[in-house]
Amino acid sequence: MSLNAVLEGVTGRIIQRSTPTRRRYLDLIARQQDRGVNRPRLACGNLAHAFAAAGYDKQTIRAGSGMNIGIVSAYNDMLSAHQPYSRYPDQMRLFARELGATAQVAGCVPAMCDGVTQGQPGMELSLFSRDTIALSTAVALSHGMFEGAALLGICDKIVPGLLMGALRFGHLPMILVPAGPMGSGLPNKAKQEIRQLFSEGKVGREELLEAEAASYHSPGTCTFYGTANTNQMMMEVMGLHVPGAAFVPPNTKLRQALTREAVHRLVAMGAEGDDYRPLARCIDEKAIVNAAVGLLATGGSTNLAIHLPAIARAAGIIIDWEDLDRLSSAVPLLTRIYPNGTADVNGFHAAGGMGFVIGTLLDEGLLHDDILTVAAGGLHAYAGTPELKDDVLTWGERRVHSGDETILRPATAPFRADGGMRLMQGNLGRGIFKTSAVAPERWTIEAAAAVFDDQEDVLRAFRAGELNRDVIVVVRFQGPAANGMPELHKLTPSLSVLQDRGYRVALVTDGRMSGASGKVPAVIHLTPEALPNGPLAYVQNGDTIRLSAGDGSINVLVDQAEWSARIPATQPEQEDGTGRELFSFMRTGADGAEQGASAMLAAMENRAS
Ligand SMILES: O=C(O)[C@H](O)[C@@H](O)[C@H](O)[C@H](O)COP(=O)(O)O
Ligand code: SF4
Repeated sequence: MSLNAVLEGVTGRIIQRSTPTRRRYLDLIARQQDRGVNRPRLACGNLAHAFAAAGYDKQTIRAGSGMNIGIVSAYNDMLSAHQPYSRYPDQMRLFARELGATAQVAGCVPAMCDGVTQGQPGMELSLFSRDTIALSTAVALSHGMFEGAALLGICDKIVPGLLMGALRFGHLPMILVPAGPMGSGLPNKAKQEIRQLFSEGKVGREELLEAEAASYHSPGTCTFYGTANTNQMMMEVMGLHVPGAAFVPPNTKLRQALTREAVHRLVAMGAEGDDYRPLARCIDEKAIVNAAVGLLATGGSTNLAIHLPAIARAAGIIIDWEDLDRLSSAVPLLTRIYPNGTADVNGFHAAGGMGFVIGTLLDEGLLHDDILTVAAGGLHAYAGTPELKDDVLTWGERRVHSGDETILRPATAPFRADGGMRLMQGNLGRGIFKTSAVAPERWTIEAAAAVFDDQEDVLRAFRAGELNRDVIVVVRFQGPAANGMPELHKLTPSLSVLQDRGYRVALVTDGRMSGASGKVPAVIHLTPEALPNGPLAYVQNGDTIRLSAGDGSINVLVDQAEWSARIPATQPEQEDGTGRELFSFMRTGADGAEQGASAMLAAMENRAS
């Protein structure tokens, strides 16, 4: 099947737009390869410090006889998805030795759990923790001791941050090593229903805590299709995992075999061998487009509408929300995984998972099949599903049929002909609407605005019964510059209650929502943000707002003369504490959500221009 024309057009548009920055990036990577810091160029003192504690591997590292793998790990044992990483370095050292290579933990990076910080002050550090992870990844790899890198990370900001830092060392081969989802617990929909009852005061805290603990109950990634699992999907369609590694459960023989294969593939991709696969060539414009297609085809997290532009920029590639919107018109919606349905990623994996998604998209010319993947067999290898046969890792024949068409469908008979995300534009700016998580009859709403500067004030108004009407809840001063662009997912239960009471409800904000947010129409990431004088700063209580994902419009219906005479609202005094004050420089320097909301990248490019 030939490549889909829309895909071809958008890819061409990105390549053309990115030519100067991609050229600059590839020149830097070539210089790094030719004369960047590496083991042979290190002085004796540098080397001795690096292998002093290497024990069994000391002589091998000293001799420089095989690849020394730098492990960059986001392990911590509070974050359920990363808890399984605790023993990975020891295992990976053994797997590396099987091929005469070595592995050292080059550095660890922080990993915030957005579930723990959801609705808490810490959420104001969440987006900027991504750039902190990128900086920490660069610190780890800056030692020049490594000929390849294994990146251990899964959750929301961690995979984007690892890639943004690792891409600056794009002359090295790299691989993402996942750990897999926890087993299915209390279904996400049941958990959400108990949250709604709690928000109405109909159940108590103990009952709610019991439900939450039954939903999040053991090591592994949470099983809703949020940002973490969207990251895993993305690593598959970009060919940066061992094929099918995304959703195999942790602490299983198959999982260990996949980790072993990751180490062996990394060694095979080294510059010394005959199959050199540097990260800079694996992540090119086509791989970025594949990631966008995967995001739209699976109804992935809206957070990737911010992270994917940032990852692309770190590779010298410029994408925008128009690219996503154009692709959305051609990419069908193939999956129904919570919040876009009731199934979880375990049910999705059992129904055929990423292998089936990649296979059907390839069949319809909806993925670039000529990207450089970490698997030897190219992207077609990702249409298979890994299994152990007599303890040997194999990839069975690709599945031609979905194992459950309520969860997963072929591109020839999708749930929807268009993708799960829509660009919204109008006199309130540009934002994102996740269509896959909202019933189509709720895609268009016109109602009076109730304007808030803080999500807690929304909850107070809800509890006081002040929102029992058709209402568009505007929550502003939630952008990167204002307070670090937190997720406002804590509003979901209350807004869902209003919707279930029969009101027409929507959320409009310059902030973010969780990948787990759904059901209630929301236009998020509005750019330019309210601070200091974006359009949201001029909206007043009672203004009529009309938004429609049908035609991608969002407008406040106020007489132009009156609008022009208004002065912008000012941001309320911000609280310090919980470390928020440390990130002031990132708030000051961050650019817009559509560019990736990164002070780090903005400063890097300003210096380069
Ligand atoms: O984007 C995401 O996927 C979310 O940030 C997710 O990682 C976050 O942890 C949610 O808050 C979890 O969902 P609940 O808050 O509903 O448990
Ligand atoms: S998926 Fe979200 S809630 Fe679950 S461990 Fe990762 S960051 Fe935490």
